[in-house]
Amino acid sequence: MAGRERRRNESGEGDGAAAAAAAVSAFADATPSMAQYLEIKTANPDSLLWYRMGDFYELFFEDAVVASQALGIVLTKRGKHRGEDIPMCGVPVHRADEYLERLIRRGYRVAVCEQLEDPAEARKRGAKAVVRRDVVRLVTPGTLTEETLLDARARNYLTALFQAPGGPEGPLIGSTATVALASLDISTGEFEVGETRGVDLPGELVRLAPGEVIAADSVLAEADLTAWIERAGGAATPVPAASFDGLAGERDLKARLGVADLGAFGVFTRSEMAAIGALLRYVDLTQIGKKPIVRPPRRMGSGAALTIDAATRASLELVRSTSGEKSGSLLDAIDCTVTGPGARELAARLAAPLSDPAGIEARLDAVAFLVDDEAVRDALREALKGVPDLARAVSRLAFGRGGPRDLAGIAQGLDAADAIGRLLASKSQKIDFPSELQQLFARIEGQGADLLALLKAALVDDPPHLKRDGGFVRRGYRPALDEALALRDDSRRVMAALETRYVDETGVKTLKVRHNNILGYFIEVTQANAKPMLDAPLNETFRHRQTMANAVRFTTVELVETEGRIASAADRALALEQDVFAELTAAVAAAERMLSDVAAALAELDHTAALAHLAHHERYVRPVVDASHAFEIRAGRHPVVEQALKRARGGPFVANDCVLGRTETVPLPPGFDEMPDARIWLVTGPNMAGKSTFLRQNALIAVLAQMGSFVPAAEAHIGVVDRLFSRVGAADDLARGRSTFMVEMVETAAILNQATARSLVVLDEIGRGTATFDGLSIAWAAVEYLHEETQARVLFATHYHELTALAGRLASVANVTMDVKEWRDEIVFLHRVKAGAADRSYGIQVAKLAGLPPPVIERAREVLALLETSDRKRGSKNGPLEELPLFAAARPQSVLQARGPGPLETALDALNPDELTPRAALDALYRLKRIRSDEPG
Ligand SMILES: Nc1ncnc2c1ncn2[C@@H]1O[C@H](COP(=O)(O)OP(=O)(O)OP(=O)(O)O)[C@@H](O)[C@H]1O
Repeated sequence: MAGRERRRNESGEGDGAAAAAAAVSAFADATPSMAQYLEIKTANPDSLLWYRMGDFYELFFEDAVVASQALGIVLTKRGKHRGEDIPMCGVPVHRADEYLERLIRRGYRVAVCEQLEDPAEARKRGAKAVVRRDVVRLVTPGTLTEETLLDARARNYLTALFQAPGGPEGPLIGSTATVALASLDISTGEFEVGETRGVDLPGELVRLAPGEVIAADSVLAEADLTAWIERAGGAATPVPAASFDGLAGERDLKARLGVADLGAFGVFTRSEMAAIGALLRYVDLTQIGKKPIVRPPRRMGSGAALTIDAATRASLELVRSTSGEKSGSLLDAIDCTVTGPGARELAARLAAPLSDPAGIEARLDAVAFLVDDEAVRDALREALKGVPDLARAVSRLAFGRGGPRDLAGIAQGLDAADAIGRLLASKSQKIDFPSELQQLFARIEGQGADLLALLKAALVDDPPHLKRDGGFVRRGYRPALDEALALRDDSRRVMAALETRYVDETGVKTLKVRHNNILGYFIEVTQANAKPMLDAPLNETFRHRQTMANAVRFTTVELVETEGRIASAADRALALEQDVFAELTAAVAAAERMLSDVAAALAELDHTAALAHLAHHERYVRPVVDASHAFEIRAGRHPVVEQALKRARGGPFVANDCVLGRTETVPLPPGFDEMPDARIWLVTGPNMAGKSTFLRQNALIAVLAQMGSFVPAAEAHIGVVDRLFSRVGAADDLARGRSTFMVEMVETAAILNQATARSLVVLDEIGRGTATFDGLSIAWAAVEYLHEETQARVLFATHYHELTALAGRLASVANVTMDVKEWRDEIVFLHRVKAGAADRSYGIQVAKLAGLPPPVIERAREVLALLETSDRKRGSKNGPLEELPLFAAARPQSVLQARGPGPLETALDALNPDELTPRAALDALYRLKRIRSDEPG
């Protein structure tokens, strides 16, 4: 989340607290309503206080100044405090969500203060009594529930981060210290808990993408940590260290889940319990008494999933592209889900691919079944289309923020679940469903039939959003309500009859019975017709109420009585509707666990059917994922680039093989070239030839396979990957004070220290950010280390053609290159990977393609020719790297030589020290000094 503008402290320290303290001293001379405002503001120093006054939320003092700037609304004044104008701005209640969203996105917290009684109630206590008000909720980025404030297709986690005391000293990020993370999406009840190490924390944060992270002040003091939280898209909120209380966490969690023992949900460490404690406490604090739905927590963290660090996630553009958008990411390319919850499920699984082959196989079985059975797949997707977000509707109702439409949404969701259950039941006699699908069906089949019947009977077909005005209960559901409504409508008919009678009695044809909010019902005639009604005998019946410019208004005893009957019938009907709403909400609350489970199962079905749909339409195949060390992709494609080419109607995507480990049992499929089989492939080739695309597509195929998806290839066999690393020649990270080279080295170090023989490492032009020889030597040593020590599977793209010599020296290193064709001094990219090393870099041809001016291209050709000649002349006297200069890299000394000998060199060459007298030697020395001082620059 960009531009986080404030950090706030629940413990009440900082600017807010100081302002509030000043405000306290102001209580003494404040008016009663001002004193109420100041008291509430003092209790909420770090939030913008939205103070309900009638149809507006008003903001005062500094809050008004801040909000008016942030929202672009007018700043006005209202009254004075201590002789100074009070700044004020207001947000209309009916547009509250829209303004809330804008403030939350900019990193503010909002305390919503409501009127807790009717102003009429207050007046009973005396003319000057102030309406009772209090804060009913703190709105923070991690505790949102409203549809308008949430992205339907993304989770919104509140994450509590706890670092146990007594771990290693020093910064947390990058360390081996253990951190516990507890994450809850209060809009759905999704809950996950786990531990990770400081070194894996950035990757976990990016995976979780929390809306807000709470941690102790001392933990958030680490700038690197807050930077990572921000990069992951979250707001960092400090909370008191004391709220990380493991015992309280255990007690709270048991209470929320309604169990006496947590054993059924796994074993939680003390640190995890402490994180859970702080999390639940913060939810309490912000929701003020309202309890969220909490699903049984899932244990996540190191070991359960393929570990992908933050840099790799960014470099592979898994859920967001480099520009921060969803578009252009892998998620965008593969997301064919038809519901919001399905999309959230897909994003969560993509962010955390599995690492155990059995789990992956089970998921693949389910997808494969739906790939094969097009009829079931399409029927399933059709039934899911338009199913509302069950989980979020249940959660809103639990928080008392739901409306009739949420109830109807639950009915619609249960209806869809029932339809799907029946659809599959009709098939199940004939078909053996894979176990994962069977389990999903079992979770939805026949669930909630009673609740569904109740909701259908009670609700009208298209109920309104808000419960406030009624109109959502079906006629016939509650006889007492029907009676009240009949009475109300009947009285309206009586009112219409009254009007006709009064027209007859007065002879005024234009007489009307009207209604407004101030007068209620009244009789209206024009000025011209008013006279007889003001005189006897009509004035006996018609009592004057108001004279307007053109009209005169009257009332009658009968009118007042009828109005009373209408109002009380309407009030009674409304009260009865609210009762029905409360009953239905209670029925939903009683079925909460079942509904959450049905919602989760529907989301998983949507996700599975979407992957099958994708596989079918994009020609993906089922990968083999096992415990071997194989990595054999035949005719692999890049899922995102392929779609982009299709959209742009560009040429076809050229499929390529990648073999970093073959299993001898599988013969090479017919029609495929024999590619080198080596753990490390060094990929050379000109710029723009497709190296990066090739590297990334193989990493993406591994991610897709391990999340349980089919993959864009003709065949794929992957020995399960434990850690995935992908680095692209890094950009500067100036914001964090690191040069390109430093970033690269830190990241390379991370890979060399963490990769194992099960890992997949993709390195794209590492070492470019420094002097040629330094970079080359580091790249050389890194490849040797990966080969000898780590033994990971590696794709290494490089412009250091000297590195290709490693293929001859190390047993499991092979060279491949991107095929290009030269045609009339132009270069044609074939995008095909073939065995061997590049012989030329074609940089100048690529520069020409890019539109460099012709004189620059010409001059570059001359310089290149000189460089190449001089490099050949230099021979091989500089050790192993120089022995195999496949391509001359730009070296400063070569450039000097390329210019040809200058006057100084010529004069020096002409000297033969053995033939010089001391006097002649001294003269020669003076001459050389003179030539040197005549030289330009
Ligand atoms: N296999 C392919 N089939 C078709 N087009 C491709 C293929 N691979 C790459 N391309 C096209 O070529 C463009 C350049 O590819 P890529 O960025 O992978 O090249 P590169 O060799 O890594 O270049 P550089 O060294 O400059 O980063 C891509 O944007 C894509 O449009």
